[in-house]
Amino acid sequence: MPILALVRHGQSLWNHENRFTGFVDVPLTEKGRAEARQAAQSLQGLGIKFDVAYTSALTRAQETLAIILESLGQRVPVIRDAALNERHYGDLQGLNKEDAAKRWGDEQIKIWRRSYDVPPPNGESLEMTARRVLPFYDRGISGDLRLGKNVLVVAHGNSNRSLVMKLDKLTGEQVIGLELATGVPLVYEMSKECEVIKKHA
Ligand SMILES: O=C(O)[C@H](O)COP(=O)(O)O
Repeated sequence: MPILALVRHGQSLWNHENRFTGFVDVPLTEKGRAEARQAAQSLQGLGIKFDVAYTSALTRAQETLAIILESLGQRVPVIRDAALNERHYGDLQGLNKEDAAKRWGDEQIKIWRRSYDVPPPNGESLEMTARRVLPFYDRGISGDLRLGKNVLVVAHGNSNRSLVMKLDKLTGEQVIGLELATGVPLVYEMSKECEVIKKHA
């Protein structure tokens, strides 16, 4: 059965500094690189041999993917596409998350960060993010799964949340509670019809 493994990139500099990042291209920290190696160990433990990998146009995801593949000793074709980028955080990009909560209030910040359909000012909601991520999944990733390929996707908190929402069939209410840790693989066993058979988390 084909495998789909989703990984959020390891800790980035702005994760470490607690700043909204979105489309800003920041590097991994040393901790983020260690998380990528740890992700590879978990994948190794499951004995998965990947056939293809997908990542975003942003360095933190590309570097995490490169570390994972190198640690696994696997060389596969890599497809990089901005469709898998982090959600654009609009005017929040660059701001410290605690400072933003002081300015707009915890409740408003939570709505911008976790609701399905409320975009931050000049940014993307999760729904808007899903409108670029899911067609990309349908065009490319699911085609590979249907061919029986094992697929590794290394992307971002919110691009991966939109994929998990689809795969786990979560509602807009349920997705509010979905948090994805950096560098922790979510592994799905899929059918060739692209239905989830089993999830290892
Ligand atoms: O872009 C960011 O700031 C993070 O990668 C994801 O942030 P969030 O957890 O606030 O959605």
